[in-house]
Amino acid sequence: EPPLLADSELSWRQGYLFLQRTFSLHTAHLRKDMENFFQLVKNIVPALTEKKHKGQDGRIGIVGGCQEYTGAPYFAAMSALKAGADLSYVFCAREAAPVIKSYSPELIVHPVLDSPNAVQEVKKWLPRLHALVVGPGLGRDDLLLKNVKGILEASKARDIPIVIDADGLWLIAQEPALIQGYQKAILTPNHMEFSRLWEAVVSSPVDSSDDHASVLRLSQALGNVTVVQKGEHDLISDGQQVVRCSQEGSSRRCGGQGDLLSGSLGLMAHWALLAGLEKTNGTSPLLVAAWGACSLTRQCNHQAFQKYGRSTTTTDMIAEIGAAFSKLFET
Ligand SMILES: NC(=O)C1=CN([C@@H]2O[C@H](COP(=O)(O)OP(=O)(O)OC[C@H]3O[C@@H](n4cnc5c(N)ncnc54)[C@H](O)[C@@H]3O)[C@@H](O)[C@H]2O)[C@@H](O)CC1
Ligand SMILES: Nc1ncnc2c1ncn2[C@@H]1O[C@H](COP(=O)(O)OP(=O)(O)OP(=O)(O)O)[C@@H](O)[C@H]1O
Ligand SMILES: [Mg+2]
Repeated sequence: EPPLLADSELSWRQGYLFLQRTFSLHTAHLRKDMENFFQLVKNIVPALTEKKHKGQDGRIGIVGGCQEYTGAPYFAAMSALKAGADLSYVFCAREAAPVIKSYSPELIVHPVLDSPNAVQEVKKWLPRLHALVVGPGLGRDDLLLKNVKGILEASKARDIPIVIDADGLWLIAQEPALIQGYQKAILTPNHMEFSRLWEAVVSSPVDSSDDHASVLRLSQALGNVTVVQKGEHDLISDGQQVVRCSQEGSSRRCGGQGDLLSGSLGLMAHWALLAGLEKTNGTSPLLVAAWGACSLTRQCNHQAFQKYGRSTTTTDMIAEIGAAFSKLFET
């Protein structure tokens, strides 16, 4: 039947053209997104001038570091400094402090996290801190987690931006109310941490075929806190929109890359909130900060991998922060 054949051929062609157009519109849209976000991150980066005093470009606190884990808080604190913070503090368990101090003379280390008056001790420093990163190398000891709960409450009362990562996310999965609805919170779960949070706050099973919808839903379920779902592509949502960071990284997955992300994000969250909606053209400042830190981490991974291939470690990536930052964000 010739007419029928012609019809089906026509609809096949139309379908093909439609798909082709949609696909290229979609990639054009993504490309535009990328360009926009590069510009927005550039807008929030503070200018280097001769008029500033020490501390003005960022004083960042890391809450983490215990007997088992000393690398993670070091990576996070160092990444904040290398991305441009003026001062980086670590609040850790007593035993971890000498170890972290001996990695670097550049960090200020407070061995307070397992002391009976831990919350009081950290509270004294909160007025000086611009942002807090809670969780890298924290471990899951009950006493430490109880103290961190108190630190979270005190930081929220002061309206301090808080990045929650690693074992900080373990705590949030036990008690989501701790962060529920706090508008200056950013959560940075890896694959496993995302599933734990999902199980804690969403009753239905996770739809693995639609990552965009999942990250949006998790953010909404937590009262629109910003969520960064790390993976092959990083997906970031504030409960209203989802943006994707696909900056080229590498196939090297050594431990500690997430710490580079959370440390630099603490700093960028401060910068973005300080710059405000005017500089981000109305886009949520925390979304811009998260996109910036994800791109930076992935670019560091890319550059280090070019040099060291399979032997790339997080220390190599941290050494690339300066060059990666300039390449991506310096005008
Ligand atoms: N040098 C250090 O001190 C380091 C310490 N770290 C600390 O180690 C503690 C535990 O962190 P973890 O990240 O291991 O947390 P989890 O205990 O939640 O474990 C995550 C596990 O999931 C697995 N995984 C990751 N992606 C996956 C995927 N797509 N599919 C299936 N499995 C996947 C990983 O192999 C990992 O063992 C934290 O305190 C963290 O900060 C890490 O940051 C790494 C570096
Ligand atoms: N498959 C992947 N391809 C490219 N980049 C990835 C991939 N998976 C993760 N990343 C990047 O690596 C960084 C850290 O993510 P990852 O999932 O390794 O975190 P993590 O497990 O918390 O790390 P850590 O060992 O520090 O705890 C993120 O910036 C993410 O973009
Ligand atoms: Mg991690």
